Amino acid sequence: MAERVTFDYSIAKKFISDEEVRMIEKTVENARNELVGKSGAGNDFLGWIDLPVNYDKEEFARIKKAAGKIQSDSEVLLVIGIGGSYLGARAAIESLRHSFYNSVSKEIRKTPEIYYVGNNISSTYIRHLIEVIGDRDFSINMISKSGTTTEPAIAFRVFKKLLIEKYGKEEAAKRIYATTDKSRGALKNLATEEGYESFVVPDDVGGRFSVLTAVGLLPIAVSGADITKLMEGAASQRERCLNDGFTDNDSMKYAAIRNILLRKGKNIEILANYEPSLHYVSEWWKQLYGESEGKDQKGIFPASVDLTTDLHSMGQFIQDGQRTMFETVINLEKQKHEIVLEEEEVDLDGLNYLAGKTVDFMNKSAMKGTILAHTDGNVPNLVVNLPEENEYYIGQLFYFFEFACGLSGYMLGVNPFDQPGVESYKKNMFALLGKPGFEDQREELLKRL
Ligand SMILES: O=P(O)(O)OC[C@H]1O[C@](O)(CO)[C@@H](O)[C@@H]1O
Repeated sequence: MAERVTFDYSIAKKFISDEEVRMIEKTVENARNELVGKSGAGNDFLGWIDLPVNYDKEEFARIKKAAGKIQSDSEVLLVIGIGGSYLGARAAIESLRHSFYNSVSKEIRKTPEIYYVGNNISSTYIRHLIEVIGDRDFSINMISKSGTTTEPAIAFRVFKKLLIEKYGKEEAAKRIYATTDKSRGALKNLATEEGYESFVVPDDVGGRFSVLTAVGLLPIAVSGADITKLMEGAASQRERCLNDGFTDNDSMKYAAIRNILLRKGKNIEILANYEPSLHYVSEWWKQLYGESEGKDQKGIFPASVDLTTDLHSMGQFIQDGQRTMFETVINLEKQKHEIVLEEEEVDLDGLNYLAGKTVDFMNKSAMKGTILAHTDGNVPNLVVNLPEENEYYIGQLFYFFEFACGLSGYMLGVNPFDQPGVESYKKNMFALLGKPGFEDQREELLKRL
């Protein structure tokens, strides 16, 4: 087991020649020069590159202090945000903490329950969450870089009212933590007006690259995970991404291989995990790659599966359907807990042949068997090895994917740091909601409905 996150495409070698890899090396090297030299498109959004070593230490200490306060005065934390304003935190918390974090006893969890809201517009979801909170003490971390995103703003209105009804305006304000732009936007104005403790999303860090800012760090710290180790892991990966040559540089190799495969018509990438705790790492990854690469009619469509679960639903298609995909498997090398299957006197279920074996041995056998089966079905399989689910390696994993994403976007010839396409639905929604300024579009849209 390597003591770091690594990338391995050896099993996909029948789809990729050494010559192809050699020929693309220069393109990846150029992309890295553009990224690190800050000379490419979107270069005013590259603050994430240095974040693991160059972050606001005073704010970092404040995040830890705020997390401590929330832990001591709240049974529930609501994380209000959408896209990059919640996915990174959720990915880290679900990977690092208990599989049943919210339902396990307080003695085991030791920290507040954490619920995510403002990532949809469902009134039923909101009502049910109000019921879950009941009359318990709670706090809110409202996260929005722009400060104007509709989904979280709606949820914030509802839960802010609840908080004020419960504690009164003054005490409620002490239970609201705003993570937003340092000077602009509705949320910043509200925070200043009402005196909420505020944390900053730096100007040069886009939402999907913001997990290592207060956006991710405050909820992660509240969950009891060690954010210092998270940053250390990311910093160690940054070192390698920035300095290692192609042969030793896993992010560069991942960016290279996925672009080779794209050029061969593999325009769907499926991120596969074999651990339920990694489900939200995939959700985070999908936003990262989808918003970064899917533009100008280009890009690899990022999809994900949870295995072995989805082998019983999507497995048929991956094995045998249209051949337009490749798969990237996250291989978790070491379990937090192990279970050994015991022998039964009468082997009615026929499983005694597995007696004495660990459940993880079975999971890994399923994984290895699936990798080979999918390879035989002409789905190239790439592997990202994650040594363990701890803060250090999750920090490495985040940075590994972020850096490869920047490289990959430049190799594709797009600006990986904007998301102009997201505006279209917003304009239509505003028009249909009757937002002032959208009257003309409203008329047009209503005719079409
Ligand atoms: O933090 P904000 O500004 O609320 O944005 C949330 C998400 O919405 C998007 O801007 C897309 O609408 C994402 O890029 C971002 O992560």
